[in-house]
Amino acid sequence: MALSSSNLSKSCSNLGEKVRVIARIRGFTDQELASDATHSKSMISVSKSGKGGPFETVKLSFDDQTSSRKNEYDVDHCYQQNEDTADIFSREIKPLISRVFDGENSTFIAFGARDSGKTYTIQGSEEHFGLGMLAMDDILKTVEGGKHRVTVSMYEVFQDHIYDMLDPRNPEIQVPVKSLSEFQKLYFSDSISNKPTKKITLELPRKSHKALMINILACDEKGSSKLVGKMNFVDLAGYENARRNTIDGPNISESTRINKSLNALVNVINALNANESRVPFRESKLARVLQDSLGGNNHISMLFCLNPLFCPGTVHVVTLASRLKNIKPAVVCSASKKQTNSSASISGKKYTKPPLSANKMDSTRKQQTASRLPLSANKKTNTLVKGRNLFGGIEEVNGKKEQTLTMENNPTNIVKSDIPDGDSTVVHVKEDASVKTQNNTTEILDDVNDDNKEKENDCLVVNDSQSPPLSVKLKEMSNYLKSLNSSTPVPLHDSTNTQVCKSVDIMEPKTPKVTHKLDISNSNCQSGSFSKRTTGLKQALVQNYLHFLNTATEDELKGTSGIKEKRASYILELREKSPEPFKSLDDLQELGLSSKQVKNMMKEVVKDLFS
Ligand SMILES: Nc1ncnc2c1ncn2[C@@H]1O[C@H](COP(=O)(O)OP(=O)(O)OP(=O)(O)O)[C@@H](O)[C@H]1O
Repeated sequence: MALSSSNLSKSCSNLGEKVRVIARIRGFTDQELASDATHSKSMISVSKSGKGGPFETVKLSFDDQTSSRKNEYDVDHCYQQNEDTADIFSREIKPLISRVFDGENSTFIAFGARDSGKTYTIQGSEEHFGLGMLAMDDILKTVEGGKHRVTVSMYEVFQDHIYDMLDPRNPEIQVPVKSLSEFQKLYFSDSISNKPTKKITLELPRKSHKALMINILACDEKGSSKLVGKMNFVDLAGYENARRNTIDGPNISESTRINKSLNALVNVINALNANESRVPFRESKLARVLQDSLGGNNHISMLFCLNPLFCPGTVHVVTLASRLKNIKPAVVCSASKKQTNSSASISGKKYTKPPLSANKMDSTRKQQTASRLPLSANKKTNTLVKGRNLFGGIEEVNGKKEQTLTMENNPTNIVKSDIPDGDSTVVHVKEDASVKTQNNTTEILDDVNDDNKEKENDCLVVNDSQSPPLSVKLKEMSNYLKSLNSSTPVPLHDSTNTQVCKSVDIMEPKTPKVTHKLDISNSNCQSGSFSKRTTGLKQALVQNYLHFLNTATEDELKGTSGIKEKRASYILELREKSPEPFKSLDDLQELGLSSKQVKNMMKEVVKDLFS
């Protein structure tokens, strides 16, 4: 059953895929077995080819006579009813443990409809250990007598708030774990297992995402320790059919909220798998907590848990898995990426894996490396958040608790739902219909089978790579400014050109730091048309405005269009974390402004100048 670590990594990363897509069809419960409904047969069929090898392909289909679903759905691997959690552990988790000791983080996320076996797989019970327990057992055996120690954090994301499950009153708890029995006590304590499996409760368990973070720390002779790597196990709230109001499930608005939060996370995973240069971390609280484990070479597995009997969410879950599996990593510059990615999202279409070419792997690696850069360096994935740093922020150094990781090197900052929302928090797609239709990561969540389609559940993430015209304009401006600076003119990027760009600079234009002294007469505007010349003026205005945001006092900020008290104080907070948080207009989106709002704000600024 065990697959070697090298085989496992081959099966994921050789094909440029960052996310391993696994399914599990859960066993029947005693109740199901007792009822006649099952006939002891799962409704999902699994067919495999290239069994066990790194290029194994697995297809799922429904044995559903009543609805004529003939589709096949691809996954990397599917665990069937006769396989237990220990099989999943030895194939999926065990090979990763040594990599965590080598400094990589790994994340295992269970996604599925209600009662599909997520908790059973991740946490398990005291009788049937889940992956968390099995991993801890293995890790503790590895660290025994060595120079490492293990701590755990457990947290819950409920209604967009994050709670520390080990002690909700304290900002952060990391508990050292010395033995499996100690961990077992902690992991199955009443406050953590709120499922009504053992006692009959009148209260429904709350629907939330729950996560276990196992941290491996290296200790030195002086007794100080340093984080080496971590393993995350996430048990997501069950995907709900928001249209169906059931007695035993959450109400419609709660279902919608849960699904929205699931969608936001899936969009992040989807963007990572597609190698998007922009990943919508900002839209998902959970993704933010996990952010430092999701980029670069860190390993992500998505386990899609499936009910063996037909349940309304199963088709949606399988569809989602298959789409994630078939995402073609983007390896080209933004203009062409737009096409590649939107094609990857078209419902029901199948995509073949990209051929293994040296060039492709190189650029994939380049992008992965970029996503590992500190936030300040990788502006595009910059997530500026307000609030305490719950996990990973405090580390014991020389026996003292110190805030060692800052925004610069640790994006794992947790927001207690108070990103400034005074004026408008999240970039809602409704504001800009064009974005909605272009957004492939939104589409990926739609159920092709229609029965689960929820209007209210449309994902609200703006995928920045599908950027609205403003960012294209900014790129043009930036390139133009470069041409003002250098003797070799840089051509304006043609947004309609879909050819692969050679220059990384064109993909990620860097805003010059120096404020430009414009000499229009000397500019490279050969045609001399007024509109071309004003491009430079526009950029100068933008630079001045950004400089203002980076330096103005609170009162000055408050007196500016589009900035009220809440936003002004948030700007000051951002400036405390980074001396120059606004380097381009794109950064204004961190203030909760859509690109359209940024544009309107700039218009107001110009108006103010002439009023
Ligand atoms: N592989 C399995 N074999 C046997 N029983 C299972 C298996 N997986 C899950 N079950 C049983 O199915 C039921 C639902 O499982 P579980 O609570 O893990 O679902 P869930 O997806 O976490 O549900 P929710 O979305 O409500 O949190 C439980 O009674 C559990 O014991």
